[in-house]
Amino acid sequence: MTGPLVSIRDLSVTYRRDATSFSLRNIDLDIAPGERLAIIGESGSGKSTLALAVAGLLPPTAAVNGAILWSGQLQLPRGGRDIGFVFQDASASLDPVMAVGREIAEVAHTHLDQDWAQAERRALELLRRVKLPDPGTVLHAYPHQLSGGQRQRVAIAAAIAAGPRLLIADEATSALDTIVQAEIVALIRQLVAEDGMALLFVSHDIALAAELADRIAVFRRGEMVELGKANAVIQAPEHAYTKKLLDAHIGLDAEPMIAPVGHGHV
Ligand SMILES: Nc1ncnc2c1ncn2[C@@H]1O[C@H](COP(=O)(O)OP(=O)(O)OP(=O)(O)O)[C@@H](O)[C@H]1O
Ligand code: NI
Repeated sequence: MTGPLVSIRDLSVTYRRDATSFSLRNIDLDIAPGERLAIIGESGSGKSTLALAVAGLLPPTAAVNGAILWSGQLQLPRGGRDIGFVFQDASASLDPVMAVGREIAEVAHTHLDQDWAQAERRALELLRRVKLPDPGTVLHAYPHQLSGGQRQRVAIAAAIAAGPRLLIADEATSALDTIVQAEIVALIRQLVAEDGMALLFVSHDIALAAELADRIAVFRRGEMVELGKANAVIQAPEHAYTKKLLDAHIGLDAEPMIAPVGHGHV
């Protein structure tokens, strides 16, 4: 392989120009082609800010310093084409008055220059790939007719419709119950492997991240405090904060009766 797919260099972000606190501070991070990288950290640590920055989706009012290089060039990736993005809430990314087949077909039509018949065939094939039952019917369904897990499968199909080289999933499974969450994680793993996509998986759940990722980056208050192979970070964390995240998680698994309240997203 040639160089990294994405190189993040000395990246700092604040949402208000007069702000003294940074949402991201001096981040250096590479994403290799085909790599699965998880970003973990508690609420407000800057995970989504990083994901949005990589996708070029930060609000224009944000002050961004440093560089994000795409395939070694300073040129911006084409949203939807080079990068697919899946958010926590599929209802926010899917148009409520558009049939889901059309929603997916539109991505192929726009970015792959396919005519509508081709794009619709691609949509059908993608609905199969994300393992929706009866894809021929789902093609004509509207988002509100689907379950949360099914909507998230549709959102994933739309995100990968143009064959991006990077898939970003920001808490893509956090709103789902545990069983559906595991199914979606397995699906994401399969899709990135089949298509050779790199994955940026944002989660506050360190165990889920470890299941899916080659490497884990731990964020705390806008800084990256640890970066390493998933196994190493889980088995021999270097930073006290990572140990704390692990302890909180292991404590929860081992002693469900005395699980601390407030664990997880607030
Ligand atoms: N649009 C925004 N305008 C102003 N401040 C923001 C905005 N988005 C995020 N922030 C602030 O930037 C910091 C990092 O937020 P970010 O959403 O990146 O954290 P996160 O790790 O994704 O948290 P969560 O797990 O809750 O999603 C927080 O202090 C947050 O309040
Ligand atoms: Ni977030």
